[in-house]
Amino acid sequence: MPSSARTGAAQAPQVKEAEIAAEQSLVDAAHVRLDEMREEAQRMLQEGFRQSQAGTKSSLVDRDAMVYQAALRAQALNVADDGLVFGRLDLAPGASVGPAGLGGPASADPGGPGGPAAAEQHGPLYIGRVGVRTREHESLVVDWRAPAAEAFYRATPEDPRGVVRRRVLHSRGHRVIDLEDDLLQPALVDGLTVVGDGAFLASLARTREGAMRDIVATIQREQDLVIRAPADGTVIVRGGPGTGKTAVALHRVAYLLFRHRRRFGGRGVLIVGPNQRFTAYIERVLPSLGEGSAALRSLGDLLPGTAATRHDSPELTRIKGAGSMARVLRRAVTDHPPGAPDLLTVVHAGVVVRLDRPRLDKIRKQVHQRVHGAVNTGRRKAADALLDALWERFVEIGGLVDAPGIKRGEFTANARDQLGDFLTAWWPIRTPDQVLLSLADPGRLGRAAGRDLTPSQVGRLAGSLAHEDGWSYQDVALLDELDSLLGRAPRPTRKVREDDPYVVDGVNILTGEEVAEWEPEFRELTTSIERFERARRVDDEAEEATDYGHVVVDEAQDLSPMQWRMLGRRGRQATWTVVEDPAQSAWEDLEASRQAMAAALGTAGTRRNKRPLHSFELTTNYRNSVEIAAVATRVLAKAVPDAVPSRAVRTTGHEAVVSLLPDGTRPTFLHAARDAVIDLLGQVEGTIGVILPLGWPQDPWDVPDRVQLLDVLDAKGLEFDAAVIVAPEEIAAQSPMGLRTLYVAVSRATQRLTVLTADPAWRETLTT
Ligand SMILES: Nc1ncnc2c1ncn2[C@@H]1O[C@H](COP(=O)(O)OP(=O)(O)OP(=O)(O)O)[C@@H](O)[C@H]1O
Repeated sequence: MPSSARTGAAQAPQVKEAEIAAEQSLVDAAHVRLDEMREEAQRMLQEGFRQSQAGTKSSLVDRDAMVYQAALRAQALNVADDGLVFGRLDLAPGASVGPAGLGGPASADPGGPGGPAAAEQHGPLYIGRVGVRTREHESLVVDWRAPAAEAFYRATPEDPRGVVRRRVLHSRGHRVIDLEDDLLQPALVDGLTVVGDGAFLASLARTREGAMRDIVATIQREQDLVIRAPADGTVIVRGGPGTGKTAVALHRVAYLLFRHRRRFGGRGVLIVGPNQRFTAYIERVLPSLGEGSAALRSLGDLLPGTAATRHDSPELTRIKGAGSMARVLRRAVTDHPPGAPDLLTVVHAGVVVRLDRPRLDKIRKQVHQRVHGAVNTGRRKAADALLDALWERFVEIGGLVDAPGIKRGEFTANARDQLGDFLTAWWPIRTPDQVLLSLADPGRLGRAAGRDLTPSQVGRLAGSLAHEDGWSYQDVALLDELDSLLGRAPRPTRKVREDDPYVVDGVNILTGEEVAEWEPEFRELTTSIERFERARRVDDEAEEATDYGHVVVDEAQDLSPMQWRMLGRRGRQATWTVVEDPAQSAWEDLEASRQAMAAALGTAGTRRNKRPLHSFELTTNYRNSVEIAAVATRVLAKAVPDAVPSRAVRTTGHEAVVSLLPDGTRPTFLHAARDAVIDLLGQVEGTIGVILPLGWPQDPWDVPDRVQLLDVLDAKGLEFDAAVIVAPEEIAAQSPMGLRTLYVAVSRATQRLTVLTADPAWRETLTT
């Protein structure tokens, strides 16, 4: 909570117990009502489905509206049971709450349970994960996202917003176990008991179980400003490690979906994190807030059917991530495909007409100019262009004289019949993988490279495409670019025109499909429940939405220009929330990345079409202990000398351990790391991360599951109770951004940090 008068530590234990018991009865009542509301929502759902069976004329519309609302409601009520009610506000006599200190506007959420409190509040206001109303529709608990709850996060002694006492209820399951009060207007405290023992700080010190939790009960004022920032344009959030950027971005999604369900629920919200470990780490947060509909993806699995399995070396990352790769790939797509024939021959009325490679290349170029972005469906245009060129050639070589009386229509029909096999080889339907792998041929890549890659870069890139196994994170952005250049493979047309000239003997020579047996497989999605269902099926590749209403980008400082292009394609009309810490950036050319980001976000345009930009800075580090933050600050001073470190708030009394090893060999490091882990297993109850330089073997150790071995790029955004950093000297030297990467590594731990180095100078740097 924001700074405020905190009193009452000297209260007798019975006073607190009595207060807890009083709050417990409200919490119990809220749970009873929540269960009833869940049952009501289920009943509504069933009723909607029953009506859909009824077969009356209006049943589809009725079913649609009813089931859609009920499904939304059931989903929203499915919040974590832990801490259903977590806050209470006691107001000054006559005061009311809302964004401007008065009663807030009605909730914009059509199906949202509970909604905001009435404009005039009598008695205390309870804040919870979801709004709960009595059977008589009186507000029992206000949803934390409703305007009336804003004061809970924003009131300060300087600006109390009518609040006298703010109380945080800490629960385990349905049971209230602790209370913590803040007094905002001590002069008005009349009759209110004040208890508290710094439970917020205690909550920060809790053991980490390996998955991120929501922070809904303890959102801080500076964080709340971001969460409730305007829904238009772009919100950019910057802050050091552990300042809650990820937590805030996720709570903002829950807020936007609650307040603007129609706008964002329909088009969908996409959340993108750096890697799969990270998405697994944060995946429980939104469901615990009753939001299951946002799509959560890592940069490695944004393209359906593709999954990155590795990081590239810094050098290859630089080559593949540069924006100029977009031009290289465009040339690759328009180049003569591998195995495409060099000569087209047709015979008509005894006249042989040939198109040779230079002529064919010219036609290919012209067709590409016309089918930009839809190469795979451009075969019909390619066929038309070839037929035109054949006719021109026929005329040119005197065909009309050799075979007098020939009409163009006859010629074309005959030539078309001879085109089939040539066409499929000359204008093949290709996948992004095929095109990218074709660039393992240095000659082909060299042609595509133009002046965008140096000969040595061509060698490096072709070599890596030829030899590396599986796709890297940067490869996925290249594949996605190719996907957008190639477009979809042609789909069967729903109605086959019998006179389609490209249907020859029941086969469409453009697609190779047998026309006679075509059954249109897809149908229109007509009802909003079907759209709702589709939005929920985020794993369904075929149905995946590609243009979202809102896009959240986490760890944005690391994105290459090619990755920004990939994201930009998913949010052409979107509003955005971008969170980043430039001091943690692994991407070297920050300026190029900034420009690519502005293009993706639509903030780069002229003044007229520029979208609004709201920037925020978070300044308090809630993750690291003061002792660990001190080490991180020393690394930061080396990495980004003019950066201002964030402020840690919690001391543990445990200084970081920096051990100097006798030699710098890997066996020595790994041996020492194992010893450190054994020590730490006895010191912390939760997770331990062993963070290695890039490219070190990560063979599993015989240790409990709560110990994770990972390389430094996979550690992005994660946190552990204890961390062991192996060979900071190597992490720092691995790339020009190595110091910033090391800053990421040393800022992962909440309680204990052990650093193992063989370099006395590094020991000095980290300890003084
Ligand atoms: N208001 C809060 N109340 C309780 N815990 C909080 C609060 N804000 C942040 N935290 C906790 O602090 C930790 C760090 O938060 P988070 O991971 O969102 O930080 P970050 O800024 O994204 O860090 P990084 O830049 O290292 O990725 C998390 O455990 C989060 O739950």
